[in-house]
Order: sequence, then C-alpha cells, then structure tokens
Amino acid sequence: MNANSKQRIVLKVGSALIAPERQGCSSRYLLAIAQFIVRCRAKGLQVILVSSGSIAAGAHRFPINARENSTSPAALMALKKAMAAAGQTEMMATWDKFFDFPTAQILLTHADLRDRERYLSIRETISTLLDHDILPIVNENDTVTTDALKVGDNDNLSAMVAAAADARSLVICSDIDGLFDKNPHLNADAKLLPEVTKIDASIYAMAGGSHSDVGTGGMLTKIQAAEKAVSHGIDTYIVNGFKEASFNELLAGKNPGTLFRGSATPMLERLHWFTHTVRAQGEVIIAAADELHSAEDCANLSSDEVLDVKGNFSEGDTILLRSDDGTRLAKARSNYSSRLLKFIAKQDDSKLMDSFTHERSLIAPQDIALLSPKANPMEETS
Ligand SMILES: Nc1ncnc2c1ncn2[C@@H]1O[C@H](COP(=O)(O)OP(=O)(O)O)[C@@H](O)[C@H]1O
Ligand SMILES: N[C@@H](CCC(=O)OP(=O)(O)O)C(=O)O
Repeated sequence: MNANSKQRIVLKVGSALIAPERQGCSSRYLLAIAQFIVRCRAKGLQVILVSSGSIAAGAHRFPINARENSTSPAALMALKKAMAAAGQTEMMATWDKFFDFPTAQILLTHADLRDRERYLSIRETISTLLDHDILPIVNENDTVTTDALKVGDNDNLSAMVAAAADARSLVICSDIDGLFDKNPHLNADAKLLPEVTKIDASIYAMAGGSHSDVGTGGMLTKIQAAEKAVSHGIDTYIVNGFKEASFNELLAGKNPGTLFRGSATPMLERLHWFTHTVRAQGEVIIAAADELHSAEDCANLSSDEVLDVKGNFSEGDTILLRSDDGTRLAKARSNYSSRLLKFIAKQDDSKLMDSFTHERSLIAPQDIALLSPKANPMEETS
C-alpha cells in the first residue's frame, strides 16, 4: 500500500476477532488492528472500518436458555436482532477507547445501498467524516433487517462500502491466513493462494462455509466481496487478523495473505453500483439471446423476444435478462411491471404490441449491465 493523502483503505474485521469467546468484546486481537489503523492514518491514508461482531458481542447479555428456547428460525432471528442491538453499543465503545480521534457509527442495510439517492447520501457522509479525520465504523443494521432488506454478511458489505468510498484497498481480516485451494479445516493438505488474478468458477469452487459459530459466510462471501471490489479497481486482501505480523507486512507493502489485484480498467461508478450493489427482483427470459451483444441491443428488446417473465416486480425495478438455456445476459431496469410484461409476452400480434411499447421501451436505457456467464454459484435473483 502506498501512502497518498487521498488514498482510502477499508478494513473489515470479522466477529471472531471482536468477541472470540462470545463473552462480550475482547481487546486481545483488536489492539493490533487499532494500532494498524493509527499507523495507516499517520501515513496519510484515510481509513474506514467495517466491523462485525455486534451479535457475538451481545450474546452474553442473554441467558443460555434464551438461545436454547429459540428453536424456530423466526425466534432465533428475533434473538439475534436483540443481541445485535445490545452488542453494537459495546462494540462501538470498545473501538472508541483505542483511539484519541473521534469515531462515527454508520449502520446500513441493503435497502439503503440499492437506493441511488440513499447511496449517494452515504458516499457523501463517508467523505465528510474522512475529511474531518473521523473514523467511520460501519456495520449492517442487523436490528432492522429482514431477508429482503439485508446484505447478509459484512464481507459483501465491506466491498460495497469500499466501492462507495472509492477506496484503493480493501483488507478483509479473518481467522485464517487467506484463501486456500480447499477448506483447510477439513483438508490438511490445503495450500494458501498468495494471489488470485482471475475470479472464476474454479475459485468459487475452493470456497467452503464458516466453521465457527460467530462467522457468517466463510470464504464464499469473501470471494464475492473480492469480485465486487476488484472490478472497481480496488486491491483486495484476505489476511489473518489473529496475527500482528499481517499488519506489519501490509504496512511494509507486502502481502501477508491472499491478494486479488484491482482491475486496471475499473467499471464506471454508476455501472459498478448497478452491477454489484443493486439486486434483481425478477427475471425475463428472452429469445435470440446470441444477438444481444450490447446495452443498445438490450434497450431495443422487442415484445416478441420476451419468452417468459418470472417473479413479481414493479415498473422501474431491476430484472435479470436470461436466455432460454438459463445463461445470465444482463441486468437492467424494466419499464413495465411483471404483470404487464407477462401480458405482453403472451400476445401473438407483435405489431399491436410494438405499437403498445413504441412510446416506452421494455428496458430503461440508463441502467443496463451486460453480465458474464455466472461464476458465482450464489448469485441469484433476490
Ligand atoms: N478455501 C478456503 N480457504 C480458507 N478458509 C476457508 C475455505 N473454505 C472455507 N473456509 C472457512 O472460512 C473461514 C473464514 O470465514 P468466517 O468463518 O466467515 O470468518 P470471518 O468472521 O472472518 O468472516 C475459515 O476459518 C474456514 O473455516
Ligand atoms: N453484522 C453482523 C456480522 C455479520 C458477518 O458478516 O459476520 P462475520 O462473518 O464475522 O464478518 C454482526 O455485527 O454481528
């Protein structure tokens, strides 16, 4: 990492580092991380911290039998939300006491990030805090989220925040040295990958889930995060946050774990946000998919090319365009609701339909992202 007054770094810290025993927050690992933050700032870097751990930190406020009695997924979710509310203040207070500069809490949901107006507002707030030397500490607002509203894991959240902040680097501090070619907790011969130059299906195939009871997502969500970040030109590291040496090496410009190098040709800001932060609410299956080569082809989609419409969405919602063999083609905004599109798709009279859609194209032209075939197995409509 090079020191440059305008460069920004996002540091993501996993739950196992914050509350290793689920007995409240511990400074055991946080001291080295806090020193790293201080030293980065001394070098002129602007630091944003994405901190997990509110649920792990809040767990000890609830008796063991509250967890044991929460047998249904809904009851467990309600308990976790309460733990997050109790643990968030403890976590913020713990971070705060390491620093002699102010910190600021930012709690986000996916609903905030996918809304363009709110997203731009978040960008502005982060910049204003950094310009005043305040350390933003970001977490998902677990207390208010539902499945439809949440990002779901702080690896992906940290990549969205890094993109929003135009960061140069993203450092994901985990409980393991980096990405191995297979899960090292299950395979003694697993090997560490020092650098990943291309994130494809073979890289996703290496990733297993979390083995700890405090982590969320395991390596899968870290690779998803890296994919988001590198396409924004952000160098992404997965490092072992248990080891103080990881931070010394980063400060010395070395790679202590796995590096995913940021793309030399980053996507434009709005296109990146639309591709990697906004999610699709439905799908439209189209014919003649091989003729779809550009955003303009998508914008000119005609009614007789629509074969099927899946899910319920409203006018202006984001949809995934797929070919009839299931290949992902593009993400786009629909100018029509799913109901109306279904009606259009069923009509045989294409002339009538073309006159119907003449005034307003099926696809809104300003937000169209062509997609590569699916590498990420978890990427679905949501
Ligand atoms: N290929 C892999 N390489 C490294 N770790 C892996 C791999 N597959 C699965 N894992 C698991 O991912 C864990 C790290 O993710 P997670 O438990 O979610 O931690 P965090 O709280 O840091 O996000 C590792 O400890 C390991 O158990
Ligand atoms: N937002 C949650 C953490 C979610 C999460 O991704 O956790 P982790 O895998 O430990 O980074 C919390 O504060 O407990």
